[in-house]
Amino acid sequence: MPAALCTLSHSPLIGFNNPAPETEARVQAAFDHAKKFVEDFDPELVVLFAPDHYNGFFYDMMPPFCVGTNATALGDYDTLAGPLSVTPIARQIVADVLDAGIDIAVSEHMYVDHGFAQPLQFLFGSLQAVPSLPVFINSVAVPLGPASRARKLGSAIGQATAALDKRVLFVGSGGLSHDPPVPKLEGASPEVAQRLIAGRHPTPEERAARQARVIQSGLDLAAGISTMRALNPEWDNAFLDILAAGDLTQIDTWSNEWFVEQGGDSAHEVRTWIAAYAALAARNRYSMNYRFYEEIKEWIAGFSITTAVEIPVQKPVQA
Ligand SMILES: O=C(O)CCc1cccc(O)c1O
Ligand SMILES: [Fe+2]
Repeated sequence: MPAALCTLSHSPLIGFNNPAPETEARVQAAFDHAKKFVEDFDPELVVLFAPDHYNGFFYDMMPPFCVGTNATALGDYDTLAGPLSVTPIARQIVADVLDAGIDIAVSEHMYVDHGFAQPLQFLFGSLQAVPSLPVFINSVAVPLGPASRARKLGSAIGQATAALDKRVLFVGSGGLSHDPPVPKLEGASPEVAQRLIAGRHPTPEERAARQARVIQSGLDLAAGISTMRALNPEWDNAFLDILAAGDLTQIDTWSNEWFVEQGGDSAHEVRTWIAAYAALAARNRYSMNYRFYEEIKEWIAGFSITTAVEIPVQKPVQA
C-alpha cells in the first residue's frame, strides 16, 4: 500500500500575531495545497513525528523518543485539546521498532502540545479524524543525541509500516530555523528549574504569563528589537535542498552545535522532518512534489510546508 509525506512548521503564535496580509495569504494557500494533497491521498494511518515544549515531557523523565499508545493534547495556545485517536497497532509498531534495534520509550498516556495538535488541526480539522501514531522526538531538552538517531528512528518506523495493508502518511511537525525563548535547565532559577523538571500542570495564570511572553517576543522579533537569534532562510533552504535530493545521510555530519549556530536552539525540531523523510525513504524512492518556504518573524518561524510522494517503480518495457 502506498505511503506519502507532509511536513510542516508549527508556531503557537499563529492566530495571535499577524504577519503581513500577503504573507498570510501565501501561507493559507500553502496550507490549502497540503490539505488537498492529504485529502487526495486519503491516509488510513498518520505517523506523526513532533516535539514538545515542556508541556508534556519534563526532565523528571525525558526520553529521546517516545511513542504514545494513548495520547491527549493539552490545548496550549488555544490549539485543539483532547484525546488523539491512536491506532490500535501502536504497540505492535513499537515492538517492531525495538526489534530493529532502536530503543524507544512508550507512554500509555502521552501528553502532547501544539507540536502535535497543529498539524492534525490544519490537515484534518480534528485530532481524531484519522488513526494516528504519535511519535515524540525530543528537540529541546539537552543533551540530545545526534540527528542521525532521528533518521534511524524514522527509517525503522517506515519499515515497520511497510507490511501494513494501509495508506500511510508520514507527518513531521516543527522547525525550521527559530530560536524562541524556551528556558534552559542549566543556569535556571530554582522556580524555572522546577517547571522544567516537573511542570506538567501549570496554573492558568502561569500558562497565560508564559504565552504572553512568547507572543511579545514574536512582536519584538518582527519589530527588529529582539535579542534572539535571527531566522536563517539560507540554512533552511539548504536543509530543504537535502530533503529534496533524498540525500539524508548528509545531515549525519552536522553537529548539534552547528544546528544551533545556524538555526537557533529550536532548529533541532527539524529532527521531526528528518524522521518523516527517512520513514518514506525506507519504503521507497521519493519525490518532494511541493515546497513552500517563508521567513515569518511574527511567528518566530522559518516557515515551511512540503509534501512528497513515492516514485513508482517503472518496469522496463520488454523489447
Ligand atoms: O515554549 C513555548 O511556549 C512556545 C515556543 C515557540 C515559540 C515560537 C515558535 C515555536 O515553534 C515555538 O515552539
Ligand atoms: Fe516548536
